[in-house]
Amino acid sequence: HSNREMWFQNFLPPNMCPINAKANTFYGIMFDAGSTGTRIHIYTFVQKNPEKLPELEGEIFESVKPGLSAYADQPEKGAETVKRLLDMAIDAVPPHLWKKTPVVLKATAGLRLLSEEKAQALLLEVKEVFEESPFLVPEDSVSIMDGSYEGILAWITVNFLTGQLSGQNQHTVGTLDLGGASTQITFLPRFEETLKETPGDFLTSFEMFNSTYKLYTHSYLGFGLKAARLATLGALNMEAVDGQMFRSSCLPKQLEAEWHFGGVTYRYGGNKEGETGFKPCYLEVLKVVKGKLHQPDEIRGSSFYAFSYYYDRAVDTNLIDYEQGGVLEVKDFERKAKEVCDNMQRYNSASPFLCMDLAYITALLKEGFGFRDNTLLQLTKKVNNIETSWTLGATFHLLQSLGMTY
Ligand SMILES: Nc1nc2c(ncn2[C@@H]2O[C@H](COP(=O)(O)OP(=O)(O)O)[C@@H](O)[C@H]2O)c(=O)[nH]1
Ligand SMILES: [Ca+2]
Repeated sequence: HSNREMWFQNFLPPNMCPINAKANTFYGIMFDAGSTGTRIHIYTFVQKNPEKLPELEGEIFESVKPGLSAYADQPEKGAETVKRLLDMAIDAVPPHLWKKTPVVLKATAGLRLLSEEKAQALLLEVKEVFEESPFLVPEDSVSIMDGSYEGILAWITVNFLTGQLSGQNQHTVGTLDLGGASTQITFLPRFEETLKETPGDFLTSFEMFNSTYKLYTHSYLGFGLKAARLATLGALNMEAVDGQMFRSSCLPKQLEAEWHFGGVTYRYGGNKEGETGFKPCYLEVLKVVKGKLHQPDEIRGSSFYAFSYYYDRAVDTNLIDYEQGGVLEVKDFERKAKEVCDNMQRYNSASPFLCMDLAYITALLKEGFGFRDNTLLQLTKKVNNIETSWTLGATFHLLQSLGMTY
């Protein structure tokens, strides 16, 4: 046995070992190169009945931080993080299936924000890692994903996992994803009116499981949680930050610190002399979202699935349980934002950005998308033990395009 296997024995729970692989089992490997981290999703499918569609049996998931964009100037080092995750797949997939198992990486907003040159250098290094692996490397196996696909594929994942894409009575749910650098909203419009009043580039037809779905979807680049922090501080898209100090009423008064994002170091701090607290903070974050997003009337009354940073911040403030998730109303985020922002000294063990993040989430939901105070949000990290991520939808799409299934 190689050293690599020894090394992983400390990390892999027993069910990740490929002992139970059956003759009708196959795998798909999808990497999510997000702005804050890189993640590997190894999906297992079983073809139980040759007449039927294969079933999704399970997922192996692992992640590393920071994301590829943090290696903008060291692409080889960035690709090395991908290689370490891919080594996991070597152990998880039985050797005789390596050649038949496709591996794909799709990058999102972090790489979209880098210069073309730096992004391509990173992707090229990753491609080399794939080519050197024993897996099937399809054409376009390493790319930056279009933002509209990010929303559509996450919508496919959630609605597949909740059983809405099979059978007769399809009651699909809309999805909200809040990443580090971008955010997506996706739903299936029910009213003719919505289609009429929506800008054409917000509507995409998508074929999956023998149905065509005309979805409303949009990815707002620069409106992810971390990008929003920079926007609030007035530091987003600055050419040179040169040790400049960025201050905000959303931060603890006495705070002065440094923050690394997308390969840049920012200095930030609280309003030493001036105001702090929810009111001035909300005005600051409002400037970031007000009038910048399309507000479809139809969503005001409907409920949505929300994940990623919506989930994480709800966990951080005990609005939901980390394992269970839960159902919240939009106003729950506002209530927590007030509580945290008006008592920053009490929350000083948490992230110094907790107040800003909660205020931003509130503003994004209410003033950005136009949700009502009582709009229901189903916060979910996993459904049936599978991560609610666009990566599953992307894997279905991949297997479909390779003629492997679906
Ligand atoms: N539950 C879950 N959360 C994820 C997954 N991938 C990313 N996230 C969350 O997504 C957020 C970070 O967004 P990221 O993907 O890095 O940024 P983006 O490039 O702007 O989409 C964090 O809240 C992560 O916890 C996943 O597979 N499962
Ligand atoms: Ca993401």
